[in-house]
Amino acid sequence: MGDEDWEAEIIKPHMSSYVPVFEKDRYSSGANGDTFNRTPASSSEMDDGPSRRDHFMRSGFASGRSMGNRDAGESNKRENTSTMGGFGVGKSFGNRGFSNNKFEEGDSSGFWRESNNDCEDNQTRSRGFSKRGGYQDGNDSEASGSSRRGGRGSFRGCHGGFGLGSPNSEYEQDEGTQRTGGLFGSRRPALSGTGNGDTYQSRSGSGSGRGGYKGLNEEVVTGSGKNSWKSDAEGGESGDTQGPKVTYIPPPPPEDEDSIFAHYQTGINFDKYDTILVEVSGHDAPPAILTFEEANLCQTLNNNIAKAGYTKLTPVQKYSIPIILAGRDLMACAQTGSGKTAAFLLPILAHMMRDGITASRFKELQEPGCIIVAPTRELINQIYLEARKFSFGTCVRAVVIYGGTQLGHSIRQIVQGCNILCATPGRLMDIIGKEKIGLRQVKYLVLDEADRMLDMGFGPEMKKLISCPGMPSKEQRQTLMFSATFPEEIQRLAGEFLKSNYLFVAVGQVGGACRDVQQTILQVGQYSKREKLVEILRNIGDERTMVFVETKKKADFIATFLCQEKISTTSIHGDREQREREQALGDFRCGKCPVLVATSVAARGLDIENVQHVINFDLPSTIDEYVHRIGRTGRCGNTGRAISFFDPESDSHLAQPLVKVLSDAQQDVPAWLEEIAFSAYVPGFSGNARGNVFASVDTRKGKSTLNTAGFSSSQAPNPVDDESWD
Ligand SMILES: Nc1ncnc2c1ncn2[C@@H]1O[C@H](COP(=O)(O)OP(=O)(O)OP(=O)(O)O)[C@@H](O)[C@H]1O
Repeated sequence: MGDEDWEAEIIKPHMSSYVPVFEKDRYSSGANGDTFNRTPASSSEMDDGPSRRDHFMRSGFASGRSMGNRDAGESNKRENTSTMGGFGVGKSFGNRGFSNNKFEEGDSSGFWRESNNDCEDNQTRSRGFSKRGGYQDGNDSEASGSSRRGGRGSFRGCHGGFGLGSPNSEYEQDEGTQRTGGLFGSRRPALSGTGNGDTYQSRSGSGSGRGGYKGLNEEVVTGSGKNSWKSDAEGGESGDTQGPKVTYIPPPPPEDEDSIFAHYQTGINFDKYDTILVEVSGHDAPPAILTFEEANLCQTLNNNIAKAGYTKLTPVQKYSIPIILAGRDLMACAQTGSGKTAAFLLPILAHMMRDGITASRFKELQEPGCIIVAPTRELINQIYLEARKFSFGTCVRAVVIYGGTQLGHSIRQIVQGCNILCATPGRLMDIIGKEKIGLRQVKYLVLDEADRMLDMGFGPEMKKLISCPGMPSKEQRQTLMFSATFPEEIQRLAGEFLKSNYLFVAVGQVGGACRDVQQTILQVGQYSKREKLVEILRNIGDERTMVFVETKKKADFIATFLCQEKISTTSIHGDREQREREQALGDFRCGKCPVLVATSVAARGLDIENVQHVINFDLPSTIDEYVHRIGRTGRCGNTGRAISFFDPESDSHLAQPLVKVLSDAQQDVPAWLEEIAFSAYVPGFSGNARGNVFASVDTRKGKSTLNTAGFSSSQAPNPVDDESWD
C-alpha cells in the first residue's frame, strides 16, 4: 500500500464554504514517483463500514451518555484545606482489572504504511491489537494526512491565500528546523528533510537559522539590543527584513451594546458546578463568596455583570475573586469553560475602579496597570473582548495587541491610552522594545493558560518579561495564573513569578477533563481515519464540530478533503494569515462552516457558542492538550461530545493518562485502552511522555502526584509540535 494521492483527491473541492483550494500542479507527485491511493474515502474503503458503525454506536456516539460501569464507591477523596460541595469522583482506573492477556502483536489488519508521513513517524507495520471492546480497523487501505514524499511541502492552499505560498520550495514550520536540532523533544522524530529535494523555508521566515531562541511553536526570536523581541510575523516592521511585511489590520471591536454583551446561555449542568470539590491551599486564604453582591463591586461593574447574563458565580469565581480582591497572588486551576476569565477580570477591574483610575489619554509611552498574556492571538482577542465588556461604561481602556497584525496598528491602539494591555508574548516584547509600553505601573500580571505560558515554548519570554527594566518585582505586583491544567514542573517554575505566600485554588481534579463532555475513544488506524471522520460528520449533521489534527499541513489537507466530501469546512492553524484565521473563526462561529479543522493553536481557551463536538482526528502529544481540546465543547454547564481516534501505533504513550482522565471524569474506559495502558505500565515509571500525567495538588504540599498508575509527573511539557503562536 502506497502513500495517498493528494493530487487525485483534491481536484474538485466543494465550494460552498470558505474552502481551501489546492492547485493541482502545486502538489504533484514528487520525484520519488510514489503512486498513491486514489480511492475516494467514501467508496470501497467503506466496505467494513457496517461493523464499524455497529461499534461506533456501541461506543456511545449518537447514543445517550453512558456513565460506564464505574464503581461509585471508589470516590476520589481529597485532602483538603477547605472544601465545598463534594462529589465523589469515580476513580476507576483498572476497575475491570487488567487482563493478563497481552495484546497480540503481528502484521495483521493490513496496517501497512510505506510512506514517511510528516504527521506520522512510523514506518512500521501496525500491530494487530486485540479487538476486544474497541474499534479495530480492518482492511486499512487508506493513508491519511499529509504524506511526505518527493515534493513534500508542495501541498499548498492557494485560494484566498489559504496555504503556504510557493510550492516545492517551502520549509514547513511543522516539519523542518523546528524539529531538527532537538531543541525540544517531540514524539515525532526530527525530520531531516533530506532526500526529497525540498528546500525549506518558512513563510514567516521563522526558525530559519537566525539563531537565538526559537521556541518550537514560536514566531518569536531573541536577538540583542533594544528590539530584541521580534515577532516574525511582523516582518520588516521590527527592523527585521525577513518575511513579508504584515499589513493586516483587524476589524475594530463592536461598539453597540448588544454585541458587546452578546453571550450564550449557561447549560443544564451549570448548577452542578456547585457540587465540585474545591481545594484552596496556602495560608490565610480569604473565605469564598457565594454571590456577586458579596464581592462588593461598584455599580457599573454589577450592571455589566448583569448585562453579560451572569447571575451566579462559578466555583473558580467564588474563590478567586476574594483572593484577588485581598491582593494575594494566585494560581488557579479549574476545568475548561468554567469562567476563569471573569474570575480575574472582575476583581482587577474592581481594584482599578476603587483606586480611582482616571481616563487614559494620548501618550507616546503608555503605562498600563495590568498586563494579560495568553498564548494565542484568538484567545487574547477573546480576553480583550471580555475586558471591554466588563469595563463598559468605565474609564478603563483595554487594548489588545497580537502577532500577525500590523505593528503600526498595535502602536496606534496603545498610544491612545492603555490601562489593561492584552497581548501575545511576541508582540508584547516587540512593543516594549519600541518603548511604547512602560512597565513601572504594572500592578497586575495575568498569565492565562499559565502552564502553557511557562513551558519551554513561552517560559523564557515570560522570564524576560518579568526581568524587563521597570517591571515591578513580584513583591510589588500581583501575579495571577489561570489554567485548566498545571503540571507539577510548571507549578514549580511558577514560583519564580509568584510571591511565596501565593494561594492555590484547585476546582475539581487539577488537569481533569470537564465532566460535561462525553468522551469516546475509538481505535482507528491512520489509514482509516478519514473515512471514519466522514462517517461521524455525516451522522452529526450541521452541529458545530472542531476537528483537531496534529500538523498545519494536515489541517489544510483534511479541510480540503471534507470540502470535497461536501461538508462545509474551514480551518485554522499557524500557517494561515491572521486575516484568514479570523475569517475561519468567524465562519465557524456563525455556523457558515459548521466544521473547523484546527491544530492545537485552537486548543486552548476559545469560547465558541454551540460547539457540540470535538473530534481528535489525531490525538495530541500530551494529555493536558487533550483536556484543553475537548474543553472547546461542554462549556459553561452545556454538554458536549468528544471523539478521539486512538492509533496504537502512535498514541500508546497516551493510554495511561487517557485512562485516568476518562476514569476521573466518570467516562467509559474501553477495555482495549486499559490493555494498552497496562502493557505500557512500568512500576515506578517516571513518565517521559510530555505532560502525560498531571498534578493533583498544590506542589508546595510536597506530595507526589496522585496518579493512579503510580508514575510521577513528567518533564515540562512541550505540548505542540507544530504551531506558530505569538
Ligand atoms: N458566572 C457566570 N455566569 C454565566 N456565564 C458565565 C459565568 N462565568 C463565565 N461565564 C461564561 O462561560 C463561558 C466560559 O468562560 P471562560 O471562557 O472564562 O472559561 P475558562 O474557564 O476560561 O475556559 P478555558 O479553560 O477553556 O479557557 C464564557 O462564555 C463566559 O462568558
